[in-house]
Amino acid sequence: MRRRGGQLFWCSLTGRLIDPAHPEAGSIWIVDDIDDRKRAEAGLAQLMLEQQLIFDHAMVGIVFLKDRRVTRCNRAFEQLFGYAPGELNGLSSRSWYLDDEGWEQAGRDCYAPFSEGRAFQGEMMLARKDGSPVHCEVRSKAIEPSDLSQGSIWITMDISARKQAEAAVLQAKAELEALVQERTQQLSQTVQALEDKIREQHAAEARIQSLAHFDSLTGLPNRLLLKERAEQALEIARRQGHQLALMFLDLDHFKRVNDSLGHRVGDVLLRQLAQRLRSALREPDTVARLGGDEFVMVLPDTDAQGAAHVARKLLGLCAEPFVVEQHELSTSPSIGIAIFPEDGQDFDTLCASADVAMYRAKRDGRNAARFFTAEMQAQTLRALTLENALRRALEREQLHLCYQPQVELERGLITGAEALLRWEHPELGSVSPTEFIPVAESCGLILPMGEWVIREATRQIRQWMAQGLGPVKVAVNLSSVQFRHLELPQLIDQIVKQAGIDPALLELELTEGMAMLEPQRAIETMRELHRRGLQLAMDDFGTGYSSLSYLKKFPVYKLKIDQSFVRDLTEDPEDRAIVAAIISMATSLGLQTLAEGVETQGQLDILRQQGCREAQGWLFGRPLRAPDFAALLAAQRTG
Ligand SMILES: Nc1nc2c(ncn2[C@@H]2O[C@@H]3COP(=O)(O)O[C@H]4[C@@H](O)[C@H](n5cnc6c(=O)[nH]c(N)nc65)O[C@@H]4COP(=O)(O)O[C@H]3[C@H]2O)c(=O)[nH]1
Repeated sequence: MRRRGGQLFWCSLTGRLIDPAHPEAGSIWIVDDIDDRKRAEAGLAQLMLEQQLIFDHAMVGIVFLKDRRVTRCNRAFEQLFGYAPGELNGLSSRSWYLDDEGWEQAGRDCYAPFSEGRAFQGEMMLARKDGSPVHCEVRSKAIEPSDLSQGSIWITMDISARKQAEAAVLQAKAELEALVQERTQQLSQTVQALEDKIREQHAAEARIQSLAHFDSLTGLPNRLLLKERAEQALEIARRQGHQLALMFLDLDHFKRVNDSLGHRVGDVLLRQLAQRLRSALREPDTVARLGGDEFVMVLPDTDAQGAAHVARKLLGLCAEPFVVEQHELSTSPSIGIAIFPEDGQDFDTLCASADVAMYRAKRDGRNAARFFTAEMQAQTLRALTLENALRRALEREQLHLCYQPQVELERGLITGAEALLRWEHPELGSVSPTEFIPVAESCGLILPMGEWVIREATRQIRQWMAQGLGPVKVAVNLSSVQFRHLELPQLIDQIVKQAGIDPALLELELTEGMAMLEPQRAIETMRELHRRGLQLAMDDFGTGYSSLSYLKKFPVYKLKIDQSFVRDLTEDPEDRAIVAAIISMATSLGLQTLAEGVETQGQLDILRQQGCREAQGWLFGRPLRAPDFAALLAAQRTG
């Protein structure tokens, strides 16, 4: 319709004939302006259309249920669960649940929110038409909370991908955590291993340090640490103008303990001794073990009086017997004392002084302490001078051998000679072997020197043979250092072979002391020498302490009766008895005898009477130069 102003509007027209029998009677029209209603309807239709569009094209599945059956659902819902368009209409919602239990549970879960007008919201595993599970998020609400029979609307979203992504993230996180944990563990293991290694290294270093500085048997400082500490103490003494005492202590006859009771007992004894020494000294003092039974003590700030006091204390402590296993051992020490600065300015000199003093203590009967003295100093100086001169003696041909005749008493014939070493030094003059042999022994020169003696003696034997003086037996002295040298038998064998002489012409003299030091080893060496055809004689017999049982085992063929018994033979009945005893014992053991140092006819008469086989001494001849001895031999041959 059009209004007067031309504006169109909707209206409702109701017209009726006033009298249907008489249409000409006119009609009646009711015009109702419905423009507003029409507009509202159009708005509603538009809304409906829009909603339908949303419904149809929503990305989520939407379903209306009534009595849990589908009244309407959109395409997305059907696609979500794999149904054809319209296929779900009228179907029970059970269709998209995995099982009855899940379906019923969902019904129970949404009842309370529905009736309270709230939305039910949750995630659940639902089923597609083909039975495959699909993870969904659902939101639902009752259409009319006060009347649940009007049904409900459900909005359903497939969240499988999200869930998978979440699961993947979770798994990645778990894997990452596991990896981190594993790495952390590996790291802590590595750290632990490193720490262990460092600890081990520290322990090893400490052990090396301890090995380098401490004696493993007693735990006392060793020579190295002693030197360090002594030098520190000396430095302080020097700065403060104090004295310092350095002591050497050595057990008398310790070797016997080792030899007779074994090293184990010896070791325990040394450990106990170390403890006693330690307990006797003050904190700043150092007790060290140099090896064997040699101990050194450094007493800072100590004068001679203090040192004497300590030495007395140590002697007293060592006098107490040591109990080792079932043995009660008595020992005695010899102590040498050197005082800084009088007896030495540095550690080495002080050690040397204390060492000399200790040897003096031993020489003076052991179990004693001795201070280093000026006289010892002179001796040490002399020893040093000799040592230096001796080093050149061989190459400068200052050595020669003298030969002292050995006479067979029955026939009065010279049967051999003892070769005695002589040293003529241009400045020092003629030095006695009793003085230079110990020096040569202490500095090792005795080995080349002893070898030279044997070469020279064998060369001489050979020469005398060549000169037609017949086979002459020559005895050479062996030093204990030579005797202990492992290659001695081979060396002598080789020398004898080179000289081309009968080995029986070379007689080797060993002292009783040498043989008894290590009897078992001595027996082996002697046997070795004996096997090679060399003759062995026991020198200075009677001065040592040979056990008869050993004597039987030593392959010696001759005993040389020491000149100390011969000297007073005519006056001293005891010496006579001793010599008689030696001769009769030797005879019964099948050994020959030779008396040394025979100077008088009286001595000779007694020896003859006692049945001594041979003699040597000034009575028959002093040690002679080789040509003089050869002349003696020649005279004997012609005479
Ligand atoms: N009072 C007195 N003495 C007599 C008499 N007859 C000989 N003597 C001396 O007594 C020593 C005997 O030698 P020894 O006991 O083997 O004692 C030797 C020996 O132990 C050692 N010696 C000498 N030459 C050598 C050697 O070549 N090598 C080794 N290792 N030691 C040697 O030096 C020691 C001393 O030798 P020497 O001074 O030559 O002294 C020699 C000899 O000269 C005598 O009637 N009266």
